[in-house]
Amino acid sequence: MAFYSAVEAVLGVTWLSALFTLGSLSVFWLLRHRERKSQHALHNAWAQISAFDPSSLDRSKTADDWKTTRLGKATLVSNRYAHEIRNDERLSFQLGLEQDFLTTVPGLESLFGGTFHNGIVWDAAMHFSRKLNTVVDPLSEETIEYLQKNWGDDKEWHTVPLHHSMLMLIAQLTARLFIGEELCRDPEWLGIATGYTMDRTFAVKELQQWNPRLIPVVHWFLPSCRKLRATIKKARGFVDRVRTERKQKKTTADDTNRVDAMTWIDSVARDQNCSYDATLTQLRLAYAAVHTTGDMMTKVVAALCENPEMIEPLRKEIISIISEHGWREAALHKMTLLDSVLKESQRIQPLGLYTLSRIALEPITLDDGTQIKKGEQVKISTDHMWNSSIWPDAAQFDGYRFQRFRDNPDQSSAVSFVSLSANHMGFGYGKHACPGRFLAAIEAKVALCHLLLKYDFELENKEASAAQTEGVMIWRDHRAQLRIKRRVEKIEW
Ligand code: HEM
Repeated sequence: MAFYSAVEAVLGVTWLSALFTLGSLSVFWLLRHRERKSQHALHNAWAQISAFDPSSLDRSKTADDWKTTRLGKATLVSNRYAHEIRNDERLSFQLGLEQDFLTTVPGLESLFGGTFHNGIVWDAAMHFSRKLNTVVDPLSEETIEYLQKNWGDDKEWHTVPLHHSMLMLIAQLTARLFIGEELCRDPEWLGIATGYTMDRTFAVKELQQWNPRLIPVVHWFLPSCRKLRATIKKARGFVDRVRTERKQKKTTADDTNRVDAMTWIDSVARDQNCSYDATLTQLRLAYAAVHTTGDMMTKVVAALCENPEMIEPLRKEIISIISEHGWREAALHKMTLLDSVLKESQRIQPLGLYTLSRIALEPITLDDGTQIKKGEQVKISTDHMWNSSIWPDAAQFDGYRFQRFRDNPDQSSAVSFVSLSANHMGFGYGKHACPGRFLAAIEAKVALCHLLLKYDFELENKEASAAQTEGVMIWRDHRAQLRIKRRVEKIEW
């Protein structure tokens, strides 16, 4: 006993606490080990990169063979359930987000319904969509500035990285609308707005390898999560500075006419007498808007390079409509070929192979008897996009496809880029469909008008620009390089 007491005195711990520590470590290790094993297959499935081949996804002849399958904790169901599932209150959108994006972990709560948010962000986003006529000029100004600085006036062919170029263009346009003129050209702020999304995605992947019961503890220590919290801290410095400067300035007519989300959200918050976290809101908006729209722009520019016969007709449409109707939102709506090209590009290469991730709040039996257990997660396949009984010759890009539908009374209802249908769920479907799609469409159209009229462009190397799937996501290879040269546009902006 004397020996044990001596050891106890030296180590300064009791046997009980030593045993407790050892026990906790073993439980911790066991939970980690078990989760690692079960997540291993899932992680491999998510990380696997393969060539994207839409013809292999055409279920026109095998639709009835679809079996629900599993990916990790999720049950993957056929696109044909989209209509049934989209507005079912028993399937929670919020819990789906929590599971996929860990929205309640400190540092990750900027996304959607995280702990610091309330309804005002949604209200403000809707308000934004109703004010689209005010955003065309600022978007155009930023596109001109970005292209002048980054693409230049060189009339000889030179090269820019396609995806990075589109991402940073959209980051600047979006920042102009979300936070305003003070920061939208600031490389440090743009680095935060784009980097946060990448870092957050990495942190989620890392956390998901741990047992969910350990996440509330391990996130405090994982380097990826600490980095995210440091980024939020840095972002606060920028957002607080802008807010303080604005408060210090006397309110001028210019200030009250500001076109940026921060101003609108402030006014909604004042009207509703509620507070909100301005920094997390900015990061949340950037997360939802920048990589998604940047990815869409990358895909549409690559599609135009692969289908160069579309370029002249698009230029003609833009010039004739702007000459007749001026440079306004209404004119952008009249560009039906441009709209059709965007929708076709998104049809053939949407963001992912699955959408509408939901968790069942109670046991559910679907129309055909398929059972979903309480607590089970479902994701809907987007395979109708590539189904040639719905879209003839579905694996082929056809820029005129949706423009032709406009003349067909049977098909004219869901032809615009922002319209929703079970056969084209690029922006989701049902009551949680993307509220930012109107803004994404305007941004893309303004940017494409400038790109098409001011530059000739082509892919440097088609193989290195191909579409690929990474897990359930669809990307263009980020190594793609674009050859560009300045042309003379035949229009006054
Ligand atoms: C091409 C660009 C975009 C694509 C492809 C896209 C895609 C989507 C999809 C598929 C959903 C539905 C998720 C579901 O039902 O499970 C969604 C939801 C959402 N998107 Fe987008 N999005 C884009 C741009 C934007 C932009 C620019 C904003 C912000 C202004 C935004 C904000 C949101 C929000 C807030 C939701 C959640 C809706 C809810 O809470 O009910 N998105 N998006």
